[in-house]
Amino acid sequence: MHSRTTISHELREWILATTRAGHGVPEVLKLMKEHGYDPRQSRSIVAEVLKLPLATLPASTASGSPPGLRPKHPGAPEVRADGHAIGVSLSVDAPALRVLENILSARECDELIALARPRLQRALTVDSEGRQQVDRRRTSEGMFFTLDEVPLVGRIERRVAALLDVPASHGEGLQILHYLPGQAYEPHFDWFDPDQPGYETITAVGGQRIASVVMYLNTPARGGGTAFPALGLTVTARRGAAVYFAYEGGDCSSLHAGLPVLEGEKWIATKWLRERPYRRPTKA
Ligand SMILES: O=C(O)CCC(=O)C(=O)O
Ligand SMILES: [Fe+2]
Repeated sequence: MHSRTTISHELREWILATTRAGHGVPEVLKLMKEHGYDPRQSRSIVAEVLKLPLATLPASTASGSPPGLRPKHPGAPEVRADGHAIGVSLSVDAPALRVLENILSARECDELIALARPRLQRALTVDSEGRQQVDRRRTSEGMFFTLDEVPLVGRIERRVAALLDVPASHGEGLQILHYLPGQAYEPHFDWFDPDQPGYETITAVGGQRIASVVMYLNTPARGGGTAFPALGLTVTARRGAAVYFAYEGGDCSSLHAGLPVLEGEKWIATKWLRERPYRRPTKA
């Protein structure tokens, strides 16, 4: 339970009048900030007055540091990355999204699964204070590799870096997730909410996340696609393929979910990229 904010009659009327006059929600939030309102509280107030779900409102992108690096979106029909040919079979403009074919070979997929299997644990998420927590929205098991932990992981990191023109040092450790029938990952954003109290801690090293690459290590018999509800798009989980998408903090179009596996199992490797170097590579 969280307490409801009392909204004065004047403020309520001002928000309604301003939006009726054709000003967008971002502009209303900006004006409220200029008048000294706390951005987090403003979002809740505007959501309540306009009867909008809070998650659909843009998070304030105000941050102390200048924006960092942005990825280069792979172009169709094919990109060569570190000597490896990757097909681009579907492109979306907003958010920038690509379905990538053959980012991993069948053998690389099998090898990643074999390396990860003995190290699986119930997958965690980062809470609003920046702490790792068990999350009922995410019922899969997972593990992380450290940067360049084994030659295969290093090779994949170099491939993703070349593909998106973002140095491997901007990557978080490769995460492996394993879903069984019924397991899913409910709709969420991969960017960190600038209005959450833990934001500064989570982004102190590396800054904001800028893109995700979800690589499918097997083909579930049924279900397990990655859905983008704002686009009405579901990407089929197929071994060796991936979905890449890029975003800014607060970008609601990048909402996505791992749909429940209906039959068989699902294995993925996820690479999240940051706007600034996240870790120094452990090897030269
Ligand atoms: O399981 C999926 O398809 C999506 C995974 C995901 O959203 C993530 O790892 O952030
Ligand atoms: Fe995600």
